[in-house]
Amino acid sequence: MLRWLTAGESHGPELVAILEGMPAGVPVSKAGIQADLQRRKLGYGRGARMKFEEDVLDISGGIRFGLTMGSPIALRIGNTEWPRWVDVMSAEPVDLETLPKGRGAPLTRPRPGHADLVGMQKYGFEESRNVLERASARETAARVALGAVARAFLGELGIRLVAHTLAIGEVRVPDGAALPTADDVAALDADPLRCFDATTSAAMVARIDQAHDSGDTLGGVVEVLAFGLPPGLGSYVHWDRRLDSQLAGALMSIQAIKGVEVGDGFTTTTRPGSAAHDELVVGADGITRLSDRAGGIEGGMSTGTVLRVRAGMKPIATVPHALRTVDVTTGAAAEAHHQRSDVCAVPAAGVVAEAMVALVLANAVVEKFGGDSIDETRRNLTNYLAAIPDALRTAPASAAE
Ligand SMILES: Cc1cc2nc3c(=O)[nH]c(=O)nc-3n(C[C@H](O)[C@H](O)[C@H](O)COP(=O)(O)O)c2cc1C
Ligand SMILES: C=C(O[C@@H]1CC(C(=O)O)=C[C@@H](OP(=O)(O)O)[C@H]1O)C(=O)O
Repeated sequence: MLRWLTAGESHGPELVAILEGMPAGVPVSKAGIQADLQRRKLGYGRGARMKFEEDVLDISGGIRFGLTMGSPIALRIGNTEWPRWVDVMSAEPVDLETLPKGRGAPLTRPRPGHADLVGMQKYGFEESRNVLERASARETAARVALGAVARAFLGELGIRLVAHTLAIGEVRVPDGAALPTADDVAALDADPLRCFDATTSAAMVARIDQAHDSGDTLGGVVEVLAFGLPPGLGSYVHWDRRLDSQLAGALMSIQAIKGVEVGDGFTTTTRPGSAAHDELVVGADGITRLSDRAGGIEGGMSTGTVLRVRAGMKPIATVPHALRTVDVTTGAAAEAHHQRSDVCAVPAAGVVAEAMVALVLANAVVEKFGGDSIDETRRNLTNYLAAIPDALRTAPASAAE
């Protein structure tokens, strides 16, 4: 089993991430993790902080000479904002009177849609600084760093992932548009919205400009595709072993994700059964599915075809055109606190979603194939595939996959 934990606050000194259970011998480079951290900062519509904050990565354990050692992998990502927050986020007690007026002021006007109000109620805080520091999606940098390690592991087994943007607000990639493959990651990263359809991408940029000008924010939908999976990851035998339930939980755990679809998801619910499933036929190379409506999962298990999952993100809660709230010190009606924020963070959420899917898939691979070294995992995978009887064998996925 893979286990992972993150710690650290948005304006604290650093984020910390630990990944336990990764087999030995997986090539992992600092540059590779750093590149994924850089991808998470991309995307039209993000706020000023993405421009001036660097993700300063340190590897504290688990990797030697570019290879995992089988021991827990410990990563640290420094917040370059830290020098400005040393006093406000001090671990030692400070005299509150001495804090700077802006950054150090109590946050007593909770933002609707953020964790502020319920976090204060739940943890007994009188203002929301302690809440937003950890609720903040700054934490997703730690997840992306862990996801980079998971992706390196999966890559060694021929499993590759890509995420892309399907919708920003009501601007959506048309049905039937070409899907990216894992070879298109660089092209997607070069697009301002990480959208594979150039015309839709341009319309998305215009929509974000419009939202920015009117002091508003936007959400959207991202899709993650995974290629090269073997059949049989996950299981139908118990609710928490279903791959779809693990993917849904992982994607839903990303800040602001409010819906997850597997394959055609909710669209499937509108179809009759005769047009909802992927029929099986026998070809020269084995059994083939005639369509891919299920998104590569049946009965909580990977089918061996392309995995396709979507995550829907709500609009950013820190709306410049401030929303109505209550000042919890006075009880008076007020405008929600707003300093700076993203207008739209959907492309970044796609990179985070890719990392979460990679972690879930890596865990499922470790669970099914085990192995203390990547060579052992690979051997076990190869033997498993070779042992599937010819009558049950599915045709290999096409070259593009
Ligand atoms: C990559 C990313 C960036 C985000 N940036 C912001 C932001 O700048 N301002 C904001 O209010 N919320 C932002 N969010 C969303 C909040 O973190 C999220 O709404 C909040 O933690 C409450 O959680 P919930 O929306 O899941 O209920 C971002 C989310 C992600 C995934
Ligand atoms: C820092 C990141 O995202 C932050 C996520 C976030 C939120 O409320 O989730 C709010 C903003 O932080 P701040 O209020 O300090 O500008 C974003 O910049 C990041 O992604 O690295």
